[in-house]
Amino acid sequence: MTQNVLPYDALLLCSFGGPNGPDDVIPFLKNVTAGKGIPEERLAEVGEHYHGFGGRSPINAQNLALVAALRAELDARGLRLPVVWGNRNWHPYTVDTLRDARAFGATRILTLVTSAYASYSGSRQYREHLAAAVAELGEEAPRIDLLRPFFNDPGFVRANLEAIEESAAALDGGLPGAHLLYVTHSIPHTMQDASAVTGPGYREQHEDVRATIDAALAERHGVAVESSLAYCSRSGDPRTPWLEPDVNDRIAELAAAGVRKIVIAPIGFVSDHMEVAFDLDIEAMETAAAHGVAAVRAGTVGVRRVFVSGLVDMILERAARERGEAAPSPTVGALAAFPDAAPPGSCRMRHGEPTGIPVLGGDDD
Ligand SMILES: CC1=C(CCC(=O)O)c2cc3nc(cc4[nH]c(cc5[nH]c(cc1n2)c(C)c5CCC(=O)O)c(CCC(=O)O)c4C)C(CCC(=O)O)=C3C
Ligand SMILES: [Fe+2]
Repeated sequence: MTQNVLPYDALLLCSFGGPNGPDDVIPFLKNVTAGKGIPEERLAEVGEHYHGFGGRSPINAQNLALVAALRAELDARGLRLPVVWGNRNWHPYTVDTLRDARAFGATRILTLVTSAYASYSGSRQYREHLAAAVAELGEEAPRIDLLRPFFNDPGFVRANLEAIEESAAALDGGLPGAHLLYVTHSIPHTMQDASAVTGPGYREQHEDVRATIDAALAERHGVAVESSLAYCSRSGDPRTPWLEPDVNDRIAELAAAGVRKIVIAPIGFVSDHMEVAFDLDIEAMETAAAHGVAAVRAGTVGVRRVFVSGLVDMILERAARERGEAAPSPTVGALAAFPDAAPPGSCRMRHGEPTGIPVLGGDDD
C-alpha cells in the first residue's frame, strides 16, 4: 500500500468531551442530555460521579494522549497529516476546531470518531453533530469524511486481547478457571434495534469481538475460555428497556453459579473514561468483592501501539480508496468491514420516518 495520506490534509479526532473542573459539570451534563428525557435523579447521580473525581473527567487528557500517539505514529512513518481534536459536548467544540483547521489551510479532513461500535450514540449522533458544524461554518467549512467503525479492526481487537492477557496474569492461577466478562455501554432496546436495520447491530458487533478474542485466547493458552457480555451505565427512564444483563447483576449471577475469579474486559470503551473509572473500577469491583469474587479489570486500548498503528493503517487505506486505488479493509472475526459511507437509514432512531436532521458520511434524508 502506498504510504500516502492524500487527498486528506488533516485528521480530526472527534470525541464526546467531558468537564475539566467542578464548574463545568452541570453545563456539560446539560449539553449531553438536552432533549433526552433523562430523570433529574440520574443527572444528580452522574454529577456526583464527576465531583468524586474533582469535577474533572479523565476523557480529555486521554484524547490528548491519543492525539499525541497518532502524531507520533504518523511521524514515524514519514506521513505529514496534522491531527486536531474536537468534541460533541465540551470544549474544544468540533465547530471551533474545524474553523481553526480551515484557517491554517485544511480543506479535506478525515474524521476519526472515538466510538468503536456503530449505534445512534456512537455513530449517527456524531454524524449529525458534524453536519451541524459544517452547516454553521457555511462557505468556510472544510470537506469532511469519516472513518468507518473500527470494532473489528485487527489492531483494536489485538490491543484488547493483550490487555486481557496482562490483567489475567494478576489473578491467582491466571486465566484458567476465570470467567471473562466483556463489558460495554448499555443502550435502549430502541437504539439497539435501530443499529441492526442496515447491518449487524451494536450487540452483534460486540459478540463478534468476544468470539474473536475467546478463540485467540483458547489458541494461545490452550484453555477453553468461559465468557459473557454484560452492560454498564444504563440511564434514562427506568421503565424503558435497555440492554441487559447489567454488569453488577451478572457478577452476582456468576458468583451464585460458583465462579470465583473474573476478568472484566471493557471492550466497549476506547479509554478509561468515567464509565470505566466509576461504573467498573468502583461499582463493579465493589460488587465482586461483596460476592467473594476476585476481579481484575483489563485495560482499555488507550494508546497501545498496536491499536494506534491499526488506526493509521485505516487512514492510509481510506485515503487510497478516495484516490481511486483498490485498498482492502482488513478485519478479524466473522463480520465484514463496515462500508466507508454509512448505508441509508443506518442507526436512525425513528427509522422509516424522515428525521429532517442532516448527517455526514452517508446521507439518507
Ligand atoms: C453507547 C455509548 C457510549 C460508548 C461509545 C463511546 O465511547 O463513545 C457512550 C460514551 C460516553 N458517554 C459519556 C457520558 C454520558 N453519557 C450519557 C448518556 C448516554 N450515553 C449513552 C450511550 C453511550 N455513551 C446513552 C444511550 C445515553 C442516554 C442518553 C442518550 O440517549 O444520549 C450521559 C448523561 C448521564 C447519563 O445518563 O448517564 C453522560 C454524562 C462519555 C463521557 C465520559 C467521561 O466524561 O469520561 C462517553 C465517552
Ligand atoms: Fe454516554
